Amino acid sequence: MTTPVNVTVTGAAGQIGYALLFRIAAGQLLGPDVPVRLRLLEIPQGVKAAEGTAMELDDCAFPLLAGIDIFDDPRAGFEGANVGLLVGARPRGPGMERGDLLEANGGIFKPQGEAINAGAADDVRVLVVGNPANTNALIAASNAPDVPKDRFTAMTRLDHNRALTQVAKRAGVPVSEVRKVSIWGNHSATQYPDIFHADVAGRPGAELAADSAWLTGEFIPTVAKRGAAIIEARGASSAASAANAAIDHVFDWVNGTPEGDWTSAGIVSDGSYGVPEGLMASFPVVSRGGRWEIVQGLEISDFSRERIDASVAELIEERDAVRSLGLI
Ligand SMILES: NC(=O)C1=CN([C@@H]2O[C@H](COP(=O)(O)OP(=O)(O)OC[C@H]3O[C@@H](n4cnc5c(N)ncnc54)[C@H](O)[C@@H]3O)[C@@H](O)[C@H]2O)C=CC1
Ligand SMILES: O=C([O-])CC(=O)C(=O)O
Repeated sequence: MTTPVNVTVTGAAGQIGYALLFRIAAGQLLGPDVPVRLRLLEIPQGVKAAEGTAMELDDCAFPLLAGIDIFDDPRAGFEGANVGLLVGARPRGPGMERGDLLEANGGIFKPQGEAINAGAADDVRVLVVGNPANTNALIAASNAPDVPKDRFTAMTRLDHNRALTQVAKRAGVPVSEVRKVSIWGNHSATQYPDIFHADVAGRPGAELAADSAWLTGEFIPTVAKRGAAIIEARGASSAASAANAAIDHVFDWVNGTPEGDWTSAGIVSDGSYGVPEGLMASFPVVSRGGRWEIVQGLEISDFSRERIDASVAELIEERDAVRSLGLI
């Protein structure tokens, strides 16, 4: 058996954790031939529930699951981590905006970034799911100066997947026929889901986008406010769909995105498309050779520019807020 890959999951006892861990152990995160060792990180109050989840994982007898360890100390939890899924955070309740959560969550991601810096494996790849995901990822990356910045990412794959389905429904085609949708900016209500470059069963997404009442009145708000709509309906934030998106993100990062398509991820900006360098922003991306690359050369209309800029402005505000709190 090949050496197992160490996967650290924070917030392991939470609702996303419960939807995520079984899929990781089943081989869906890295591939059907890759053994994994789970390292569950919780706060002390969460450890008992994490132990319960670990018992259930044992009871599944997953052939690829090489072991489970549980920690309440980030330094120990990230020791040797090849993949870090930073899920643990305080979820948004009804009526709360993500901005309210900046300060509370900022304190979690600084020590976790430091712990990754101190002890993670050289090839560590980090996905931040916990909200506000982009800025939490920026905090973690900023506190891990010895780890290349491109190993830190924030999850906008759920937004991407939401956009794919909304387009498929509108066009009346299977979701598998929708390609090249893009999420720009922040994982928040300001995000810009862009279909102008999409391929919808062989037809240009711009044809659908030409119906501006649908585009601005339905599509964009449905995708951008889906998180709040799920909270409203379920009384709890998205969990299984978020876990699914985390699986998709890491799988593609490690194994590559399919030819002829791209996906979306929050990554550190290199200045492409006028997004300030160093900001953790969502872009259309492909994965090649285990690295994300921003899709270049897309024509950005005035309509798109305005929306990208608005979401980027929010990211700048969040960055400045955490900077003034001394978190980055
Ligand atoms: N980026 C995205 O697309 C999405 C992000 N989210 C976010 O994911 C996060 C987790 O959501 P849920 O699992 O539903 O929340 P939850 O409240 O069910 O679970 C969070 C878990 O994190 C643990 N935790 C808190 N602080 C921790 C720390 N410092 N270290 C380790 N564990 C810690 C808690 O004890 C709890 O078990 C929330 O911030 C939520 O807003 C949710 C859906 C989509
Ligand atoms: O809105 C939330 O707090 C949960 C979330 O990020 C989403 O479902 O997109």
